[in-house]
Amino acid sequence: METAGDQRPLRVAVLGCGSVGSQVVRLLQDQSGDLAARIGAPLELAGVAVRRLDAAREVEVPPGLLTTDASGLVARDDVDLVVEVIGGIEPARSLILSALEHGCSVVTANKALLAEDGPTLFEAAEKVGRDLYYEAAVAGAIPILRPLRESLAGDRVTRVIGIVNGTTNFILDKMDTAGSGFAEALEEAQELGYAEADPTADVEGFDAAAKAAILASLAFHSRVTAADVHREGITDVTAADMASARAMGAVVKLLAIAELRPPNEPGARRPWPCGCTPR
Ligand SMILES: NC(=O)C1=CN([C@@H]2O[C@H](COP(=O)(O)OP(=O)(O)OC[C@H]3O[C@@H](n4cnc5c(N)ncnc54)[C@H](OP(=O)(O)O)[C@@H]3O)[C@@H](O)[C@H]2O)C=CC1
Ligand SMILES: N[C@@H](CC=O)C(=O)O
Repeated sequence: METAGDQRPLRVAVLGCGSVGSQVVRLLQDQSGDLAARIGAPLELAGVAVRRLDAAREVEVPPGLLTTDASGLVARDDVDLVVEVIGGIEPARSLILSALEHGCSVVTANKALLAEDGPTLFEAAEKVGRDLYYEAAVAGAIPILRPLRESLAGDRVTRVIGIVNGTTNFILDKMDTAGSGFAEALEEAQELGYAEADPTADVEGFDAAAKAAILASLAFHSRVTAADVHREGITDVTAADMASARAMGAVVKLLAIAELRPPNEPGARRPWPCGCTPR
């Protein structure tokens, strides 16, 4: 009987080895047997691109696999799958496009990029017949994007609402339940790896806005970018606001709210252009 070990390995390049990338590398190493059995072929780490070769890492990367040449890594012909966890717009976008052009499928957690320029990436993937997956971009551990895209494809979704940013949720909770100050709670969230490289993205609501744009695009088969989303952060929330909310039996939360409006109402979106549907 043929086993996963007999199959040609699937070679994975990981771009970025920070909070998320280090755990991707760890899972690829620690769970290689289980993953091979589930996928039907062994997953092999082909390389890990970083900015600084000498930085301390949460995972031990096998010698010779760390590189600062991300563009060279995605262009190699022994790479099948690229996992982009660098973040930000560039060089992430160019690297993803290059990976697709070189015949790789791509997995990315980059909500900022997807919310700014998702269609370019979806079109590129469509053109070369490769996969582009991004489940971790919104509500990391909760499967929400694929169910919206696939399970609910035949339904009319009119509203999506939720807490989508862990950093602000952590800060608000600490301020409310432990009386922590904003700065102290933010520092703790950064230490725990919840925050973005620039935590302004979290506390000023940019991250939640990007996630709202991705959710709205999928839920409403529309094309919503982060710039379309009304955004408010939590930097002006005070202990007095917390106390007022508590007195009313409420808590303060940063929410992402996306609502479908009737087509002629101001702010209503046009349908997604042909060939650009979010996948
Ligand atoms: N943190 C989280 O909980 C979550 C994050 N995300 C998303 O995942 C992505 C990664 O986030 P996170 O892991 O927190 O980010 P980090 O800042 O912790 O890690 C970024 C990594 O990218 C590397 N890097 C930066 N620039 C380059 C470059 N030009 N070439 C090669 N490597 C580069 C860095 O290298 P070096 O280490 O050498 O500096 C680092 O290893 C982002 O898109 C983020 O929004 C999604 C869900 C959850
Ligand atoms: N910075 C983000 C990380 C996950 O998307 C958050 O706090 O939710």
